[in-house]
Amino acid sequence: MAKQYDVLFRLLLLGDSGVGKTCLLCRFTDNEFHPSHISTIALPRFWSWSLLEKRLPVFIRCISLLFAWKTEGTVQYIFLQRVDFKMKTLLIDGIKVRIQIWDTAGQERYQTITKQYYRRAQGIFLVYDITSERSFQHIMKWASDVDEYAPDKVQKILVGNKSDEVDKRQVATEQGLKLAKAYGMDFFETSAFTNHNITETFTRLAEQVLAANKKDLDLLRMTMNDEINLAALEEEEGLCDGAAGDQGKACWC
Ligand SMILES: Nc1nc2c(ncn2[C@@H]2O[C@H](COP(=O)(O)OP(=O)(O)OP(=O)(O)O)[C@@H](O)[C@H]2O)c(=O)[nH]1
Repeated sequence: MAKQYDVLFRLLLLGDSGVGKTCLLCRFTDNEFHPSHISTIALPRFWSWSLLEKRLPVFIRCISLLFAWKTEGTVQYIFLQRVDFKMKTLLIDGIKVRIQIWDTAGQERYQTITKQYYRRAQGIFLVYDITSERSFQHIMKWASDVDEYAPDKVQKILVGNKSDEVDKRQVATEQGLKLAKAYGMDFFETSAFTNHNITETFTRLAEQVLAANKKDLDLLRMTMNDEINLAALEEEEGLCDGAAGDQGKACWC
């Protein structure tokens, strides 16, 4: 049977609440756009919504009720916004690169939990909203957190989302370019709404991660063991590859 992929990389979406991280992810993997903003909730890294739901159905309901109460939301609110990660396979230089893209919660109150995800990331999207000067200012804070908690070799890319909102723009393209240059990052303005630059942005970061890990490629290449481990993980999390083998695994948008 042909191998489904050669290497697996973990990418992370970071940025303030509401900049469009979940929408970028859903657009890239499912070509969908969700107009309403339902904030992502973070769970500690060793948990997984799907695992909890499958293995501990009563427990997950209790947790959900607790979260609903804590966030002054409703039970439905909790059940709608669980996002863990989505997967997609790209072909780069003849190499099948499987990327596992983790969504994170932008809200301040989840930052302790979110930081638990940095350590295992090989690539990070630092996302701001071009209609929010504040979200742009906060990129410096996100970048310094990445420097502190992510591996030294982690690749970063700056993303100015909502480029379709021309009339509400607060951050000029030149400001984004300047900041990206200062941090030595590539820069893209995107729109999850119009699908502008989405594939380009995700592919670019995957290419950078691949280039940074070229030396270790043989180690990273999927071995028989990795195949078994991944299959076990996916089975554990109740995930199913689907016919194309390309779609999201543990994402409910
Ligand atoms: N016009 C426009 N709206 C967008 C775009 N991307 C996201 N939005 C809207 O922005 C809001 C927030 O999007 P989300 O993807 O939920 O934001 P998030 O960064 O995941 O937010 P948290 O989960 O709270 O961290 C939603 O109302 C989206 O519909 C875009 O490219 N253009």
